Amino acid sequence: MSRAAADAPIAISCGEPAGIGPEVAAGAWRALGAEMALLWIGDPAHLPDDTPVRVVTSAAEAHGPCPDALPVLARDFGSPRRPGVVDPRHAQGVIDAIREGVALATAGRARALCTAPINKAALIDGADFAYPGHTEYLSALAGDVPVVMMLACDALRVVPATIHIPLAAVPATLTAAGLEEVLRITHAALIRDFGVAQPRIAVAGLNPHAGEDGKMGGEEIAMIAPLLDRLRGEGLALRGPLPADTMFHAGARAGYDAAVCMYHDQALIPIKTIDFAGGVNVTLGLPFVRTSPDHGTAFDIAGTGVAEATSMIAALRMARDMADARGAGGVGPSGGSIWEKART
Ligand SMILES: NC(=O)C1=CN([C@@H]2O[C@H](COP(=O)(O)OP(=O)(O)OC[C@H]3O[C@@H](n4cnc5c(N)ncnc54)[C@H](O)[C@@H]3O)[C@@H](O)[C@H]2O)C=CC1
Ligand SMILES: NCC(=O)COP(=O)(O)O
Repeated sequence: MSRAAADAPIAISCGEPAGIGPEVAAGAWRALGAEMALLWIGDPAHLPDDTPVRVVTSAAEAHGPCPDALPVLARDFGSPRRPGVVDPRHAQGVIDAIREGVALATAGRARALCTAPINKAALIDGADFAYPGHTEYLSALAGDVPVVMMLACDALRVVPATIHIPLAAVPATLTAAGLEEVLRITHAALIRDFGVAQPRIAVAGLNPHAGEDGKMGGEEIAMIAPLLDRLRGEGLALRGPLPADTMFHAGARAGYDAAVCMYHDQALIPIKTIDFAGGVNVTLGLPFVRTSPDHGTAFDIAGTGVAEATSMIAALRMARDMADARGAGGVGPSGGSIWEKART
């Protein structure tokens, strides 16, 4: 893993062409093109018609801000974009753009990777994609390193301990070893990437009322509480297992830096409710920085011009701040996280 120059671009993989990815990438470039270097990887014909493009052949040509045109590593996907309508012929190009972004970030030719949303079903149908999402694919590309999904906004960071699996599979999938790995990766990333010197992590229970002393489920007593006790013995600041229904109001949020939840919706419903427009999806544990908007492909509005680029903009800013933090050895860009600053 090589470190990128401070003026190297943040690579943006195109995501699903039929979705809003090309539109929010173009919108984010309009907002940020003068303040940071960006490099979009995809078929330039899929960008909105009014997007000025500068085709480059390498990331080296995209150093420094480019406010006049969006630098593009151009790839020919073979057919036009039809908003809202998936073309299976695009699937391999979408996957390749992610892989190229990872290669650039790993080689230090890009500062970070910001991925536009993919449609998982489209990639499975069109190219036998073997992963349920970016998170698992990026882990594989990085050499099967253990990774954790985090969604973050100014008011909240959440981590689902299990991700894209059926709800019925959650109890059997949750293990002490798996949860311990999630907690350790989250703790380390809060220090390294977010400038939180002494992370405080709240941990949700699995069952209603965190099991109500075993009357409403046993996972808290059998597995979660003993694990948290052991890790507290090592000095980790952990609270829980907490009833999930009362841990996300403003007063509760002030007491922790991240909430580790037991399943996808337990984590993502609160953050997308609090700040859908500004939420960012981050993969923790990778050797390079990866962020993404919190939303999906939004086929229902693709091509209509109403897609908001706010989450993509937040994702690019967070990628830059995380790259800065890693460059500074884990101290946040201004000596502290935006959450710490917001509390003071
Ligand atoms: N990082 C990624 O690659 C992600 C991909 N997805 C994928 O996206 C597809 C669609 O998922 P959904 O659950 O429908 O969620 P979605 O986020 O695509 O859409 C949910 C609702 O929010 C609206 N919306 C989303 N982004 C918006 C924006 N930027 N501005 C204005 N309105 C916006 C949509 O119009 C829709 O009504 C699925 O295939 C899913 O797997 C979902 C989340 C993240
Ligand atoms: N629900 C979050 C989501 O689908 C994003 O997944 P990933 O593609 O970032 O792994």
